[in-house]
Amino acid sequence: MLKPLLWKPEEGVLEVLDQRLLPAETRWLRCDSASAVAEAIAGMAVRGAPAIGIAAAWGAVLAIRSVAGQEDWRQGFDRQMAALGAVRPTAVNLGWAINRMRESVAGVERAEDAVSACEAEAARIEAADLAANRRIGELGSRLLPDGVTVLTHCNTGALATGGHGTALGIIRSAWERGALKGVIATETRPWLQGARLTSWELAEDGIPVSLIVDSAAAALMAAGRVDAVIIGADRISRQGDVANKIGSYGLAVAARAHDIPFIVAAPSSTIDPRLARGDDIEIEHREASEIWAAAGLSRAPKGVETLNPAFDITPAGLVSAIVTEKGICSPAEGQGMELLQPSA
Ligand SMILES: CSC[C@H]1O[C@H](OP(=O)(O)O)[C@H](O)[C@@H]1O
Repeated sequence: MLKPLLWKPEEGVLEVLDQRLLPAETRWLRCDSASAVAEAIAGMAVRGAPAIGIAAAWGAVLAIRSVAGQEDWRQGFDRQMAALGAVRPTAVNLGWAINRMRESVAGVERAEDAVSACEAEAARIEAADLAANRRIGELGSRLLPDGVTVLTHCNTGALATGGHGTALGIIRSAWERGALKGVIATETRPWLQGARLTSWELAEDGIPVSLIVDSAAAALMAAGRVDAVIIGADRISRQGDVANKIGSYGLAVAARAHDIPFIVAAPSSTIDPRLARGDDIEIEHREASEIWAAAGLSRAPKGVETLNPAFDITPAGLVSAIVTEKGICSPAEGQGMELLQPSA
């Protein structure tokens, strides 16, 4: 199975499959420090909410290893965790993983015990994500009728997670069940996660996939070519508002206009129990150069401003279902909302 992160304990490095170069080139970065992991996340060598959390967890192991011989190891660890947790604001999984790693050493006195505790916690986080994805795939694929064509946005596959994927996990499980006719993948400008990553992942698995420009999605829905829209998530509020890759909200509006199910797939670690409403989610804005690269320019022409929000918010009323490893709820119908509450 494709895995974007490989922990090498004997070498003391986290190997990161550099997704900025896929599918043209397969290159692995060797991250030997928490700051190197932070740089890989900030630069999107590793991306995807769950994968970011898993990378941060192994980054925390590198951090604790780097300070284990110091008297003030806990302060050193905390400083590195603060820096690592600040690199991308929207995906909740980053902060969630950092908190889990901090908690794993909270009651530990000796530094060497803290190293063991961190390594065990990072391994648990990674294994739990893969198990969650498989359960999401199993639960979510049952929502789909036989012969379904699914439209998906961005990349939510093995490259964005601990393996199998979230929305792509449902797609893979539906394909394994013989229920899937094919997939329509949006290119997902400007970073092209769909064109470069999703189409490649699905083709590698022999799953029929057609790539479209983002702006073709609504027309294909109007033409009856789409039976369901399935996307991932970066942060979900208690009422079911969903932060996800820019363009998700437009897909939800078009899906509602054509009475097409709009399904969100995410592990429960993507739910932010502190968040009542999606409006309070910080949206990451990225460099203008990401947009202008398609025009062969490294910056905007004189007199032209650029807006490059990397995420948007889909209100709960447009979300037909949220599929997690713990179950399914329907924010649009107000059903199963206990799944999104802190006690879930
Ligand atoms: C498995 S959810 C992945 C989620 O993360 C992506 O964002 P990015 O590629 O910028 O990290 C996108 O929002 C996906 O839905």
